[in-house]
Amino acid sequence: MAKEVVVAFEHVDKIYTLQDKKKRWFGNKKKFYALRDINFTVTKGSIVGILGTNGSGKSTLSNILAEISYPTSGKITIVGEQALIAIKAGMNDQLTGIENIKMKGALLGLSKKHIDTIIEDVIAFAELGDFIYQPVKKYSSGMKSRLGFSISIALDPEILIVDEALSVGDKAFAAKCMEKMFELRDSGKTIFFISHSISQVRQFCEEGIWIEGGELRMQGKINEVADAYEVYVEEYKALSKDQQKKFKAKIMAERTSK
Ligand SMILES: Nc1ncnc2c1ncn2[C@@H]1O[C@H](COP(=O)(O)OP(=O)(O)OP(=O)(O)O)[C@@H](O)[C@H]1O
Repeated sequence: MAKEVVVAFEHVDKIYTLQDKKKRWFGNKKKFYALRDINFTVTKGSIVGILGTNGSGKSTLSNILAEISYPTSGKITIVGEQALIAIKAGMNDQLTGIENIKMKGALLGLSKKHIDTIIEDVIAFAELGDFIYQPVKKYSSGMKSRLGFSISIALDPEILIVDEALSVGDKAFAAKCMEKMFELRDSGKTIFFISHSISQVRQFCEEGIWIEGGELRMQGKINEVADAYEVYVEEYKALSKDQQKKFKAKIMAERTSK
């Protein structure tokens, strides 16, 4: 039997309108394609690594996957609850850790009993001690990431989107998160994994999606996609500083239109 498609992107564009500084008084605006004509499908239980250089559109893609942001045009289909685990994922700084958990639970329409269980799970996993009762604005970035990761996994979503969340904080906690991710992977969740560490992506993922200059370059087996991506990165690094600048400017120009 064919596997169930749980995520589908069809001709997805995400366009930002940029004010042209020089011509601002004439009201001239430019369109910037953060993503352009993205098409892919992902089946249930897939572990997908998203690769791409800085500014290529990975976070834009993960925010659309999480339905925090919406496409300018095109269609997305997402089957099942999803959770975004990202460094900056929607935490209210004024509220304490516990209050943030309650708020997330309430937004999802969970019962008080269910929220209480989640609070216990988060306290056990996050290891924040008394900080869980302090406003999040007093947390370090590593502590925010601990809280965010712990809430997201306690909510037990069908689809997990992990955007650089394991790049902050201490190594021991990152290792614990990784272990948890392997456990979730083996329990059949669909996972999108974004990391600047190609070796981590290779180790964790089965499939790969490579986004470059806002466009989908390649989708396929992780090692094939990562190999092609590494060749691209090496070729870029081999350019002179001046050539790199021109190369980047060309990509930016291709993503911009009036
Ligand atoms: N709100 C916005 N308005 C205008 N441009 C934006 C906005 N958000 C993102 N962009 C632009 O869209 C492009 C893609 O950004 P995105 O954050 O998705 O890249 P990324 O691949 O996640 O980068 P990085 O690896 O550096 O985190 C970038 O050029 C960025 O400047």
